[in-house]
Amino acid sequence: MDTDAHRLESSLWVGRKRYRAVLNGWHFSWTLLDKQNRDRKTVSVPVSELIGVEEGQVEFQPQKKVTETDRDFTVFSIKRHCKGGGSGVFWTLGRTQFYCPSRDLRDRWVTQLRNALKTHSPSRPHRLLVFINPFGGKKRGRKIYHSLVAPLFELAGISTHVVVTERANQARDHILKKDLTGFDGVVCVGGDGMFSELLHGVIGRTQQEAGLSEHDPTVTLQPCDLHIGIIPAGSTDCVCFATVGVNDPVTSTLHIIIGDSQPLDVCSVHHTSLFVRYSVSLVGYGFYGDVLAESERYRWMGPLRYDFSGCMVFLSNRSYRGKVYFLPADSQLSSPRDNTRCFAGCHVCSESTERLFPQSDSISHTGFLYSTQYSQHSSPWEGEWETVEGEFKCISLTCMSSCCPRSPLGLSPSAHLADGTADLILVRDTHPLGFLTYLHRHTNSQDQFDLPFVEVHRVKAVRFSPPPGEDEAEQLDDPDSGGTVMAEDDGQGETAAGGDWTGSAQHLSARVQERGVVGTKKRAKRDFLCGPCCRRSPSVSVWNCDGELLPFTEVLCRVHGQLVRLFARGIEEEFVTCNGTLGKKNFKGRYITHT
Ligand SMILES: Nc1ncnc2c1ncn2[C@@H]1O[C@H](COP(=O)(O)OP(=O)(O)OP(=O)(O)O)[C@@H](O)[C@H]1O
Repeated sequence: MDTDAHRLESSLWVGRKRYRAVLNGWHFSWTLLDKQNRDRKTVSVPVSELIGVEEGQVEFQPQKKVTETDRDFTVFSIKRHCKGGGSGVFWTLGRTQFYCPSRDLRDRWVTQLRNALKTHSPSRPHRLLVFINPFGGKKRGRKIYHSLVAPLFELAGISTHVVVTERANQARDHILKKDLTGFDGVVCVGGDGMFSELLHGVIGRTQQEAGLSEHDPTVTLQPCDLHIGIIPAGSTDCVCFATVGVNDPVTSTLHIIIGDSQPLDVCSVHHTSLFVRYSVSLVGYGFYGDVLAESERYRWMGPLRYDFSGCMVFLSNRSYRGKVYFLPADSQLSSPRDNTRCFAGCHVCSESTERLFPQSDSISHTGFLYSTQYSQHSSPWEGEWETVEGEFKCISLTCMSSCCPRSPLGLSPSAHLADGTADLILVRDTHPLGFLTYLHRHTNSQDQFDLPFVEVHRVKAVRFSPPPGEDEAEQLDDPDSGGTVMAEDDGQGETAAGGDWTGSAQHLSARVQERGVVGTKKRAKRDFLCGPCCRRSPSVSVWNCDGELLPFTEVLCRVHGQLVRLFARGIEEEFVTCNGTLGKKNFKGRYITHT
């Protein structure tokens, strides 16, 4: 036997087989020995992927059962599986029970392994604030949390404060107003709507504490220390899928337990001098806005409403005039057509961390690296704005690939999670078959940007203006518009792209609180489509911002690099399954395994 502060080595038994076990600080491994003491198969687990170490013989499933013994200890760790179809890497809880020749040795192993966990995995959360939406998705949030998630938190020694929400925006308001001392992160059990509540709460609170105005798009917002965890339990769980690779509550829980930290770019959407919303996945005008507006009429259909509305909107064959201004990102660093993918450990994103936060110890993964010396006053509008004018089927801005089970490569397959940019996709008016080809290519590996009516740009900011005379104010007077409540132009901020957008934020803030909600609901009711043959085509569409309708047509969007951090690590490109096979993502976004 060999021990020092970082290392422990001895013989151990798993069942009736003898192993040479070694803990060398970063890894715990055990190698099967044959009768001649020759090494056979080795299992190696990074200390960072250990979930817990317990004395005795401990069963976890179907429920926790402890048999106290002097010489046994049980190690729980992460195991990877690739389920049928190869659509993602699922994490489950692995369990190995070791037998030691003496109690003294057993105690040493338990102590050393627990010390190694503390030393080499310091960013694990100790206390979490959990919000459960009992009505999200199939209304299984509470059950998912209590049966799958809470027992794992308990095993890992994480304490929680659980809030089952009773109304929309309760989670956001709680984060904005209540004392959060002692919490290392906030977790939602729900869908993208719940995630959005946490996003707004965490960003809003951080800016309040830093004394920054969210309304001024020129202000560089303060990155948030508090991590966000997502336990997927909604009808749309796109953010979880695009940052973890699967929608699986156990996989997400294990990412939270080991304190994974994935920075995420966030887009702030403004209307004149007014902050409207944050988005991480889609700010879409035209087709995607119309589908959302239409789907509100069919809520009773459940998730099916999106498919139904998609067909209706497609058949209505709409396109919208407008002017798009955008600030291109540095094309030397990356491009939306460079065929790269943002996987766990992405070098484009980690180089961006150094560029975005030059004063920080950038490679630290503790997540607490930004708190100090972050300049709020560097100019966000460096570079030349470009303009595209025309008639568009859809305009989409996405900070991430926005991949999902139906579209394994996503809206923009080469987009990065944390490089401080977003991809702007402009689909010009075309015949319905052309547009159908564009939509269909999202579901296979064909390049959706390789079409003559599609262009894509990597950008730092975007501004959209509807044609003159087609703004919201006019719609108020238009009896055919369905009475959509829109904002009056207060005359501020309407300058050239990249001009002065600061102004009467406080005054407008109250207005958006009121109009944001009212406007959204009224717009949803608006007679947007009346079947494939419409009474009258509206001249403006509506913006879909991560599944919420915006009450304004004229918007300015700015990307804030790595503004928040999730308990995630990005999609794993390569992995070793629990039975030793190597899995790798192929060009179609599916996993294939080799022995
Ligand atoms: N107790 C509650 N009652 C009503 N609404 C709630 C409650 N808790 C949260 N919400 C709201 O419900 C919305 C949808 O929740 P969530 O995203 O969890 O489920 P979902 O099934 O994916 O929903 P959707 O597909 O409509 O986005 C969120 O925007 C959230 O603000």
